[in-house]
Amino acid sequence: MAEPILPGPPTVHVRAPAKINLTLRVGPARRDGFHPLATVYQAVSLYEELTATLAEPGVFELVTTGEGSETLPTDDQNLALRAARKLATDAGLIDQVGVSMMIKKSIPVAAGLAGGSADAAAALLACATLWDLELGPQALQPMAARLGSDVPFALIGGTAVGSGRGESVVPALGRGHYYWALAFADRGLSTPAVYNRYDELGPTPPVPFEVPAELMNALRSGDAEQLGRHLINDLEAPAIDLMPELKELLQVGRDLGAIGAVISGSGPTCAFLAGDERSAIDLTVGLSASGLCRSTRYVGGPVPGARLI
Ligand SMILES: C[C@](O)(CO)[C@H](O)COP(=O)(O)OP(=O)(O)OC[C@H]1O[C@@H](n2ccc(N)nc2=O)[C@H](O)[C@@H]1O
Ligand SMILES: Nc1ncnc2c1ncn2[C@@H]1O[C@H](COP(=O)(O)OP(=O)(O)OP(=O)(O)O)[C@@H](O)[C@H]1O
Repeated sequence: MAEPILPGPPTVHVRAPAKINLTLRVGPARRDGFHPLATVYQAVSLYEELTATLAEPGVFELVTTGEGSETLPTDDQNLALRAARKLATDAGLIDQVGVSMMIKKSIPVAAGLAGGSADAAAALLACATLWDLELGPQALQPMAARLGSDVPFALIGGTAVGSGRGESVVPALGRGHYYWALAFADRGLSTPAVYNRYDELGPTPPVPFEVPAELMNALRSGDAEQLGRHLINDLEAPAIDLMPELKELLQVGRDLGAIGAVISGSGPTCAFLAGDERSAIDLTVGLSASGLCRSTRYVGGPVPGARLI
C-alpha cells in the first residue's frame, strides 16, 4: 500500500532584486571608516531566489547554487546566514528557532549590484515569515542597516534616495519604466578596495552634497533621455583605475547608442540606459560582440524589493 504523503515542514520562497546606483556621490571617509553618500538606487529585474524551510531549533544552514556560488562562504561569513542568526538573536529566539536556506544566485558576486545584500534582505523576510515574527520590510529596516549599507534598500526596492552610509533610504516619487543593458566583467571588484582607491585619488566633493536636481526631475517626469544625461558615480574613477578596460566598455556602449552609461556602485558591472526594450536588447548583443565583457543581460526597473513569491 502506498505510504501516505505527509506535509513537509513549512517553507517560504522569496526573491530579491539587484540594484543600480543612478547617482553615487561620495564624501570624505568618516571616523568609522565609512563614507557619507548621496545616492539614488533603482531595483532592477535581476533576482536572487531564496527558499527557507523551518528546521530544528539551533540549526542554521545554507546551500547556494547558480552564478558565482562556488566562490561563496556557506558559514556565518555569508550575509544570508548572518541575517538569519541576527534576526533570531534580536527576537530572543536563538535557541528556539532554526532554518535551512537555499539560495539560487543570479546576481554576480562582487559586481556592484548588491547581490549579497539582496540575499540578506531575502533571508530577513523569509525567516521573519517562517518564525511568525510579524515584521515586514519596513519593520526590518534597522536590522537590515546593521547588516550592510545596501541591505535596507534591497528590502524596499523601487527607486529611492539613500543617505548616511547608504542605509538611510527614502522612496523617490517617479514615473516610467527604464530599460537597461548590464555588462558583467570576468572578475569582481572588492567594495573596500574601490573606496580605498577613491580616498587615494582624492579630492572628494564638498559635503553636504545633493543628488542632482536634473536627475530627480527626470525621474519625476519619466524622461529617460534626461536621466541618461545625469547618471553620475564618484566611484567610477577608482573602479576604472583598478580595472582600466571598463573605460573602453563604457565608451563602446555609448557608441552603440546607449542614452546613458554608468558603472554601478563599486563596479565592475556597467549599466547602459536604453530608450526602449528593443534598444536594450540590441545593446546587449552589441556589447557581447565587443568581447570587452564576460556576458550581458537586459533588465528593467524599477521593480519591488524583497518579496514572498
Ligand atoms: C558601493 C555601494 O554598493 C553603493 O550603493 C555601497 O556603498 C556598498 O554597500 P555594501 O556592500 O552594503 O557595503 P558594507 O557591507 O556596508 O561595507 C563594506 C565596506 O565598504 C566600504 N564602505 C561602504 C559604504 C560606505 N558608505 N562607505 C564605505 O567606505 C567600507 O570599507 C566597508 O567596510
Ligand atoms: N550571499 C552572498 N552573496 C554574495 N556575496 C556574499 C554573500 N555573503 C557574503 N558575501 C561576500 O561579500 C562580498 C561582496 O559581495 P556582493 O556580491 O554583495 O558584492 P557587491 O555586489 O559588489 O556589493 P555592493 O554593490 O553592495 O558593494 C563577496 O566577496 C562575498 O565573499
